Amino acid sequence: MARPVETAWHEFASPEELAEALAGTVAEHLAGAVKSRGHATLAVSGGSTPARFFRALSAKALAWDDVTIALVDERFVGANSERSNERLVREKLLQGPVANASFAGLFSADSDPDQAAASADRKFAGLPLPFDVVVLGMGLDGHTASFFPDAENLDALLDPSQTRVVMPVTAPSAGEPRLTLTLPILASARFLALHIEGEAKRDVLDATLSDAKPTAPIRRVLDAAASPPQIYWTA
Ligand SMILES: O=C(O)[C@H](O)[C@@H](O)[C@H](O)[C@H](O)COP(=O)(O)O
Repeated sequence: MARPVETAWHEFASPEELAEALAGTVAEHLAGAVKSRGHATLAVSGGSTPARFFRALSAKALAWDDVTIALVDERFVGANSERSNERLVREKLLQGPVANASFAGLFSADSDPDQAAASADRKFAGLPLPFDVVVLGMGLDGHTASFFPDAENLDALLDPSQTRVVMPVTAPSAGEPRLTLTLPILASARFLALHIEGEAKRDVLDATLSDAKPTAPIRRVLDAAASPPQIYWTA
């Protein structure tokens, strides 16, 4: 019987209220990390959901020059592409005082996905792990990060004993090739949040959380979480 994962549910009346609340909590965790360890690390997801949260977080006052912001995953496209998560983070989050934060991206030009993943793996190995904060999104297929259910190497991506920090992903449903942090890196976060919006995503999450034999990648991550996952949801 799968262990029913303990999660904390945070529901909001609007995307704006959720964004402000999540930004405030994330800022508190980052400030606490800087105070106790002199540095803080944050990994964020891309896609269409997090823009409001990024804008709200970019308004928070803290020692951003002691913070490293990394991507949870990336589409294998250049940073000028409309599809780029790096572009999204640079345009919506690395603004104002947050421009002083360090940024750790995943894409590198002049390389194929395997080479780019190996390069990012070396770069990320130099980061102080675990991440203080990881903010995940979720697709309607139950994927999170780039753990797409049809990924060729899904077992390796979700392997709790995986020693790679960054891996390439090829999945027919993903569109372009992807680069992603692996399950142990995401699950070990000191503060793990899942930010989803809409009834359809809530229903998908509810179904996988009550699944006696869970298969959805998001459930595998939540089950492996070192701290109780915090679900942030609004209709
Ligand atoms: O690169 C990405 O797209 C994200 O990192 C991915 O994991 C995202 O969180 C989900 O696909 C949800 O995306 P939406 O927010 O667009 O629904």
